[in-house]
This record gives sequence, structure tokens and C-alpha cells, in this order.
Amino acid sequence: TLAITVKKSDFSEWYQQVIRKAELIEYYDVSGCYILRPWGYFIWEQIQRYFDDLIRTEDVENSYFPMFISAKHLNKEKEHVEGFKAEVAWVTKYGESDLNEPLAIRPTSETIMYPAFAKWVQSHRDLPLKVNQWTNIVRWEFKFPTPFIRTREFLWQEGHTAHSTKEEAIKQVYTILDFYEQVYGELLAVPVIKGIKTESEKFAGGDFTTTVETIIPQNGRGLQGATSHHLGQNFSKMFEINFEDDKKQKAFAWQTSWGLTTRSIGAMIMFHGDDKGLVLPPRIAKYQIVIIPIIHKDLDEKQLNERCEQIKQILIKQKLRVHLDNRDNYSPGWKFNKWEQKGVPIRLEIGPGEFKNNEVRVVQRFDNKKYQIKIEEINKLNQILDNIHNAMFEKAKIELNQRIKQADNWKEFMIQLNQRNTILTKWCERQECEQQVKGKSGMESKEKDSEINGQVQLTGSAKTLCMPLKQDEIKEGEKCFHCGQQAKRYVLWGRSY
Ligand SMILES: O=C(C[C@H]1NCCC[C@H]1O)Cn1cnc2c(c1=O)CCCC2
Ligand SMILES: [Mg+2]
Repeated sequence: TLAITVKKSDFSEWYQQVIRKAELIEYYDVSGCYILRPWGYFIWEQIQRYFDDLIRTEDVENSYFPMFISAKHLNKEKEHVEGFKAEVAWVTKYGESDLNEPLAIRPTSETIMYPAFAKWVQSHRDLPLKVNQWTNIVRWEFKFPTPFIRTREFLWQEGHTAHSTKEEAIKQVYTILDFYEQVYGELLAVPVIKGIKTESEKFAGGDFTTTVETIIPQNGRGLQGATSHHLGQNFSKMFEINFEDDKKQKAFAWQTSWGLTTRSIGAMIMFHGDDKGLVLPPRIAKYQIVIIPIIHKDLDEKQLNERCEQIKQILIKQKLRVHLDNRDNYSPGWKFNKWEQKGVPIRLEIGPGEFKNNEVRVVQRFDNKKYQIKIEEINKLNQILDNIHNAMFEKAKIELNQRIKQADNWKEFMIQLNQRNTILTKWCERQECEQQVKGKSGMESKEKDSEINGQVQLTGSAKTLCMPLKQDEIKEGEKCFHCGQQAKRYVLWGRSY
């Protein structure tokens, strides 16, 4: 049926219906893989354009590396791959013949890129080296797939840099983290929390991981939005990426790597959608405005169409993405419904009244506000779209903050967790304390545990999402909420995707 048959509160069913009825996704017969239709792919293209403009200011150069990795190469950095090798997909045949050695399909490209980095970096004058690539990635996840959020093939960018000093590398990590915050806030109107991953949640191959985390308001689950890692010299020692510094000393390069994926689109859908379907932030909408003529017996159809075409041309001159839906085989009501489902930020209706008074009827998708504007005021629409973006962002910030609570002890912590909130607590930073919280919160959780491939997934357990960059200082004597030992940092806990 055309309509979405559930409310957003029936969240997972709602999400599945919205992504199809907004024509973002089509299903595909390989589990965990989905077709990205034009309406959805356009969003990824806007993210690429915006992020490329940002990293260009950092002199990052786009490039392309092969997608196949020999086992020898992949296992070069054992530790980094060890925990993940179950997810690596392999090519073992071509035609009827076997490959004499299987090739991994890239799950990430450190082991593909860094042997080349070692060739390119000899002197400190070859640094900093900064490359990025936009590719697909394959990870044979066995957790239940969700389009955009968790898929076996996804699109991402991965940036990799090499520097002559630790300071420069660390500065790079945080510059990129700020760019990720901008992609989410300025483009997708999705608020994020910048933070640092705990030792047990960080990328094992690196020194430390910074992250932008968001919280899906409907279920209070944390969602990792993008990560920016300081790799230290771990990979440069492994791959011999060294250089002669200005004192003629051999030194290992200091590296970073950072990634943002199509999961960001899933976060945007979840934050902004409503019972009528998708609600697109204007900056990533394939159509920002749809014009719908309302044919009427007292109105000459040809004149009406000319008026609509004229308005369309004015909007194109204002650099807006506009679509005139003058199909005669669908009713206005049907069109209203369809373009609302697809999340078009503004609909302009032009019927007999508007025609006579030289105006248009504006219907805003985000808040359903309706009003008339004169044709000579059409230039207001650029500002109106900006105001819509800002209003969507402000609303999302309020909803995110409503899902963050504080707790000073275990009882308060579990009350909040079972109300599907994330919880900010003082913490001792001890890994065993973190593991105990994970285990106990799973046991005491009201959420049912899911069973996948015979493995119980503690869906109910809380994990650390990040240690927020912005946090109060902790003083001597302030205790860890769980173990009572001296606290060191505030950490945000939650169930997560
Ligand atoms: O991919 C990264 C680190 C890094 N890769 C480049 C982009 C930034 C950042 O994600 C971590 N990681 C996650 N998942 C996997 C791997 C892995 O290294 C390797 C094996 C398959 C699964
Ligand atoms: Mg993973």
C-alpha cells in the first residue's frame, strides 16, 4: 500500500517502511546488501562533496587503492586484524579455477596503503602525506543487518595521513573530528557528541580513537557516527614507514586514519522522520522544493502550467533544486502524500486562488506550517530553507539531550538504562570495571537478549560510548559510580547499534 502503516513509535517496522516508501533503498537477495536508489544515493553524493571541500583545505588528496589483499599482507598487522578476521570476505576462485592464494576483499585499507606509504616516504620532506579514498567496504557482519546502519557492504571514505611529528598527527586527528561534527550538524542536522573511546572500545591498532557519537532518540541507543584515530607509530614500525629527520636521524612516521560511512544517512533518517515518512534536511534533499499545480475547471490548464514553469525557472536561478510535478495521472492529494513520504522540505501549491492573486501556497514538510507568499517574494525561500535546517537541528539537539542522564551509583544507573537513556558517570578508567558494568547491566537489563547464530547477544548490556571532550574536571575524592575507586573521567554509557 502507498501509506506507511505504522507510527514512528513502532520504530523498526517504521524504519523498514520509510526507507522503501521514500524510495531510498531497494532490497537485494544477498543478505546484508541493499540497493541505494537515486533518492538515497544523492544524499551520499552531497556528503562526499561537502567533506571533500573540507579535507581539501587540509591538502588531503583523493586517490584509489586496490580492493584485494593477499593473506600475507592482511596478516602483517596481526593484532589489528586478529579481533576482526571473522568478518573478512575472501575471493578463492575465478571461473572454474582456484586462485593459488585467496585474496581478501578490503574491510579497511591500512594493509593495502601502508606498503606504498613506505615507498613514498624517505625524507621528512615527503611528509606530511595525506590521502583519502571514497570506496565500498565489505565486512561479513553476522549481527542482524539494518539498511544504512549495519550492512555487509557499505560506502565510506577512509583518510590516512603520515606526519613527522606526534603533535602534527594529533592536531590532524582533531581537525578531522571537527569536520565530522560539521558533516553531521551542518549537512544532516544531526547533533553529535565528540569524545574519546575507552581503551577497550578503541581501534586496537591505534594509540587512541576519537569519535562523534549520536543517540537515536526513539530508543536511546548510541550510534557511532565516525571515528578519527591517532595511530602513533604502531603501523609505521610494522610497515617501515620511516624518514630521515632534519638531524639525519631515522624516525618512524606518526600516523592517523579516519572514516565516515553511509551509516550517517541512517542516523539522519531516524532523527528527522515522522509518521508520514522521511523528512529531509534541505541541504541534502534531491528536490528542495516540489511545485504542484492544482488543476480546476475555472482555470486554463495551459496558463497554469506556464505559471508553474515560470516559478520553477525563478527558483533554479536562486540555485534551488526544484521539481515540477505536473503528471496528469496522479491527483494533487496523491502527490502531496508521495512527496511528504519522500521528505521534500517544501511543497508549493498553485491553484485558482494562487493563480489569481499571483502567489503560491507554501507547505513546510518539517513542521507542516502552511502560508501564502507573493511570487515576487519567492526569493525568501532560500532563507526559509536555511531556517528549516536550523529548526530541525535545534529540535534534534533537544531530543538528544533528553536521552542523556547522570548517575552517581549503580541503582540510578540501571533505572536510567531501563528507561532507555544513556548515562554520564564518573569512572575510574579501569578496564575490568568497564567489563563488569557491561556484564552486570546485561544481566539486570529489562531488554530481552537476542539470539543470533546460536550466540546470545547481550542487547541489553550497556557499553561505553565515549569520554566526552567537553566535561567537568574531577577532583580528588570523587568516586567511580560503579567500583567506588577514585574517578578519573566522565564517561557516557548506553546500549548501542
Ligand atoms: O577500520 C578500522 C580502523 C580505521 N580504518 C580506516 C578508517 C578509519 C578506521 O575505521 C578498524 N577495523 C574495523 N573493522 C575491521 C577491521 C578494522 O581494522 C579489519 C578487519 C575487518 C573488520
Ligand atoms: Mg565492526
